Amino acid sequence: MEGTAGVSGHRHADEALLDDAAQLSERDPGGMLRHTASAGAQVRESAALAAEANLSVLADDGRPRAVVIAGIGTAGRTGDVLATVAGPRCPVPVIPHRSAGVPGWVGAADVVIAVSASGRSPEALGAAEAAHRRGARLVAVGAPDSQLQSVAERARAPFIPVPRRAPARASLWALTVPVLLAARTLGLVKVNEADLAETAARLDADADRCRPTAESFVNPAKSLALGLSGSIPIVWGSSPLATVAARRFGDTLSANARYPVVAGALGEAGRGRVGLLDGVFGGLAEGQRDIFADPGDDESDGTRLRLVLLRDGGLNADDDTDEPLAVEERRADAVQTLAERRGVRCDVVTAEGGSALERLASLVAVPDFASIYLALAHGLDPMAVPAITEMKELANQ
Ligand SMILES: O=P(O)(O)OC[C@H]1O[C@](O)(CO)[C@@H](O)[C@@H]1O
Repeated sequence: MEGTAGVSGHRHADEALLDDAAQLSERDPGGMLRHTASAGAQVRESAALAAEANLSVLADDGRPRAVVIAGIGTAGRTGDVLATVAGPRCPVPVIPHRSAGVPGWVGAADVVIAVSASGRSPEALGAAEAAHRRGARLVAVGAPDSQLQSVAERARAPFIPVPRRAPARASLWALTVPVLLAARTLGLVKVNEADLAETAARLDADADRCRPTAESFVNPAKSLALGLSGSIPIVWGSSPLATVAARRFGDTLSANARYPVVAGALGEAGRGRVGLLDGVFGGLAEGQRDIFADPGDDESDGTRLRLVLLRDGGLNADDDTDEPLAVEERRADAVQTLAERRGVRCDVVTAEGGSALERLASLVAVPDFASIYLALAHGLDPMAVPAITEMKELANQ
């Protein structure tokens, strides 16, 4: 269907299409599935490129007062990843910053990590320039031969090139690893070579499970996408780490599949947003559902919520600075019970792996693929997002 503003696609998901590998590839001309499957390779390549950059100069002035990670969109998400991997015992504040420039207090005692896949977002460029002006230590991460690289060179700051092969949102791992390795040089995170290798292997294995030729009944991403089709997804993370993955799923569901989504921390949601489960798209809709209706019949088959719960079950059982694991687990059990009592369907993704980074990867990989399958099932090109381009043109950015 051709909609307004030249947007095309169809309102109801074509479920059969997901098991037609030829159609999937035809409808994904930019290769978003292929780029997403390169996540493990991105980890390995970025680790090698970071090793070639002269990051050790960062450590010359000792531990910084604070670290600011400046960037927007996916580049901005890398700051959230660093904050969660560094964890609550990180000796200095780790502050993701998403608007142009840097916070007013940033000065010579601080480190700014400017991140931009294209190497030209005004937010990252503004931050890199401001950091240089104020004498803060700077590291830049982004496309080679870009404006960001020029600013880094002018500031004599380390620059880690991230080859530009895909849109920023399909380059999360390529952008994240240099940020983590810069922070490791500063003594802020413990990410070792084995963690990186295991994370890359986990991403490879999940890409294999989610490959286009694996049919819906064995493919966790296709079944997640089918479960979400036609619903309003609510994505809650059981821990700070799982919340980063939940927000990431919010990003990809919106940009790739163009679904509205509520995403955030279950702890906070439990004190407010959990009320959604009682509302017109939750318990009220479920209570009035006509079980004999044709699933495609709009009148009786109104839009409903679908809960996606990302459960961490992390390693912090003995860590008294974190919220106790048992509290997070009880809360996750509770929201599943709440959803069940109201007839709201719930998908659960549970983290696996040893390190925080690997656990995060295990919560990001399947949802990343699901967002693309959902787009394809609606006949949407997951790569080209006309609204983003139009927004940039209209706002002259
Ligand atoms: O990483 P970049 O190139 O700075 O882009 C920032 C964000 O802007 C977008 O390109 C949209 O304009 C996103 O895809 C991206 O995450």
